[in-house]
Amino acid sequence: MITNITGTITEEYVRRVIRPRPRDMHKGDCGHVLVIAGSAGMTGAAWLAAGACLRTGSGLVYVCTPKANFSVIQTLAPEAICIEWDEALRLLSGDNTNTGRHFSGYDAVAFGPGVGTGMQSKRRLKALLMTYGGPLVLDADGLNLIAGDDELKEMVRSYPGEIVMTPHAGEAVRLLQIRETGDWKETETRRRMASYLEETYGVTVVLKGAGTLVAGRETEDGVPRFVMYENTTGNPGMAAAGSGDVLTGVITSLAGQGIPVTDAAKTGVWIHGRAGDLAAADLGEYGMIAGDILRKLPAALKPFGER
Ligand SMILES: NC(=O)C1=CN([C@@H]2O[C@H](COP(=O)(O)OP(=O)(O)OC[C@H]3O[C@@H](n4cnc5c(N)ncnc54)[C@H](O)[C@@H]3O)[C@@H](O)[C@H]2O)[C@@H](O)CC1
Ligand SMILES: Nc1ncnc2c1ncn2[C@@H]1O[C@H](COP(=O)(O)OP(=O)(O)O)[C@@H](O)[C@H]1O
Ligand SMILES: [Mg+2]
Repeated sequence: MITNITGTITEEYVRRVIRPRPRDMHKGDCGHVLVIAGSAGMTGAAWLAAGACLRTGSGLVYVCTPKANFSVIQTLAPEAICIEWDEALRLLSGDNTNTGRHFSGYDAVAFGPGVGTGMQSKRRLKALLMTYGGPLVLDADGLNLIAGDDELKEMVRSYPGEIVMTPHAGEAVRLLQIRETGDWKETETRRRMASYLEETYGVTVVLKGAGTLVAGRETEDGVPRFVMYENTTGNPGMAAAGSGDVLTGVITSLAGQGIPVTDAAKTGVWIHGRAGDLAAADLGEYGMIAGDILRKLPAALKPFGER
C-alpha cells in the first residue's frame, strides 16, 4: 500500500481543468445529470446536491426523490427537474418514450445523500449499478449500503464505468470493515485509509475532512499509476450538516461535463473548499451553513470561466 502524497491540489491545477466556455456552447454540451437523493425528512440533502450541480454548470439536472419532497425542491431550485424512481430508472435504461423530448442519457449520476439504508434504497442501488455504466458518484447512504452488503461490494468492483466514492472518516471505517484503532484525524491513518479504499474497491476515493485526500489512478505513458493528492482549501466552518451533500453535487456536475472522474474529484474538492472559504470570509466559521457554501459556488468558479 502506498501512502506517499503525489502532490497538493492547487489553483494552477484547477485552472488547467476548468476552462472558459466556448462561445457556441449550448446546454446539451454541459451535461445532463441525475441526483438520487433525499427521503422523508431529508429534503435538504437532495436540494443541496442538486443545487450544487446547477451552480457548477450542469446543463440539465434531474433530481430523483420521493414525491413529498418535490414542492420544496421546486421552490428552492425550480431549474431542477424532479422525477420519481420509476421514471429515473426508465431513463437510465435508455427508454425515452413519454419524455416529450430528445434524451440521450445521463452524463453522470449521484446516489446516496439522505436516501436511507432500507431495502428500497438497496434495491435501487443494485438496479443503478446494473443498468447504468457511466460516471457515478457514491456518497453517504450509498456508501453505508455498500459497507453492509457483499453483493454490492462485488458490483462496485466489477462496475464497467468510473466511480467516485466520497466518504467522511466514519463512512470510510464502515467501508473498510476495520476497527480503526489509530486517530482518524491523524495524517498517516487518513492516507492509509484512502489508499486501502482505492485498492479495495478500484474506484477514485475522496476521503473528506480537514485536508481532504483524493486517491485514484492517473495514466502516465499509457500506464495507470496510483496517485494521492491533498486539498489546500476549506475550513472548520464546513463542519456543518449538508456540506458533503454540496460536494457530491459539485463532483457529479464536473464529471457530467466530461471531466475524467479523478480530475472531477480533485477539482471538485478544491472548488467546494474555496466556496467554503468565501462563505467563512463573509459570515464566519460559526454561523455559516451548507447552503452558504452552495451560494458561494458561482464566486469560487467565476475566475476560471473568465476569458
Ligand atoms: N438536511 C439533510 O437532509 C441532511 C442529510 N444528511 C444525510 O444524513 C445521513 C447520515 O449522515 P451523517 O454523515 O450525518 O451520519 P453518519 O452516521 O454517517 O456519520 C456521522 C458519524 O461519523 C463520525 N465521524 C467520524 N469522523 C468523521 C468525519 N471526518 N466527518 C464526519 N463524521 C465523522 C461522527 O462523529 C458521527 O458519529 C446521510 O444520508 C446524509 O446524506 C446529512 O448530509 C446532513 C444534512
Ligand atoms: N475542519 C474541516 N476543514 C475542512 N473541510 C471540512 C472540515 N470539516 C468538514 N469539512 C468538509 O465538509 C464536508 C462534510 O461532509 P460530510 O461529513 O459528508 O457532511 P454531510 O453528510 O453532513 O453533508 C466535507 O467536504 C469535508 O471535507
Ligand atoms: Mg455526508
